[in-house]
Amino acid sequence: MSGVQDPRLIVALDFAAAEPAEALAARLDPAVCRLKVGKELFTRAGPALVERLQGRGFGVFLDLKYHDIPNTVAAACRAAAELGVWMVNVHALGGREMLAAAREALSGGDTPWLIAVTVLTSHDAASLEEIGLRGTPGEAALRLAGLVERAGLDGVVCSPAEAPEIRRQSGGRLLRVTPGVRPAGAAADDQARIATPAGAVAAGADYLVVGRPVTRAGDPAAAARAVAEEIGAA
Ligand SMILES: O=C(O)c1cc(=O)[nH]c(=O)n1[C@@H]1O[C@H](COP(=O)(O)O)[C@@H](O)[C@H]1O
Repeated sequence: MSGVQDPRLIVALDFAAAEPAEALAARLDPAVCRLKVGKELFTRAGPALVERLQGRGFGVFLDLKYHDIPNTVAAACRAAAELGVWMVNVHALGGREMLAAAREALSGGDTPWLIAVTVLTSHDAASLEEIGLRGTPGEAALRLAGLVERAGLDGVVCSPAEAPEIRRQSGGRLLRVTPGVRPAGAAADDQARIATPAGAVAAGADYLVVGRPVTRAGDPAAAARAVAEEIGAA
């Protein structure tokens, strides 16, 4: 799955406006990475920015983590597909019926990859207990991955620590997309469950989401290349 046709690095464009996001995109190479547009940037810059990034040749992961009643999520998924994005996500905590509605909305034809967030990489055991989710983050992620698989989605967002068990449980059928990736020596920031790029690949990640280690680097293009090379060599 690696190589020019299918870059496995997804750079998270967590910016407050279109201009810095596009300035960064201009320095990056669509053969090296895809781009993730999340809540902050999409709320400020909207579909027009997504279209411009796609116009530069980038595959776009629209990371809006839809989590609502099934009808609303299905409609949002259809809107994302109309934008022509490469990948879109929902939140597995939305439950079986919501996941099934999202799947039905994105079935057949040239639809985006549909994946679901299991347990956010910022959670640890204490914060899960606080919200009343049973088990450790790993157990909860595995349970939710089972729900996602039964609903027929294409993959999950999970921490690298959970990727091997999810791969085993799904017999490799679910794509594993892992944030919480930090090159050796980089700050963890607010991520609680992290791995290096090579560590994430070794754990069975198919695609790696990397934000601040690239976007805040002095030379983002070089930082992206270094991560891509580490993925390729892993
Ligand atoms: O869905 C995501 O992409 C996501 C899920 C998750 O559990 N944890 C997580 O960090 N993310 C996203 O991955 C990116 C990580 O960014 P950095 O921590 O800067 O590398 C952010 O854009 C998050 O919104």
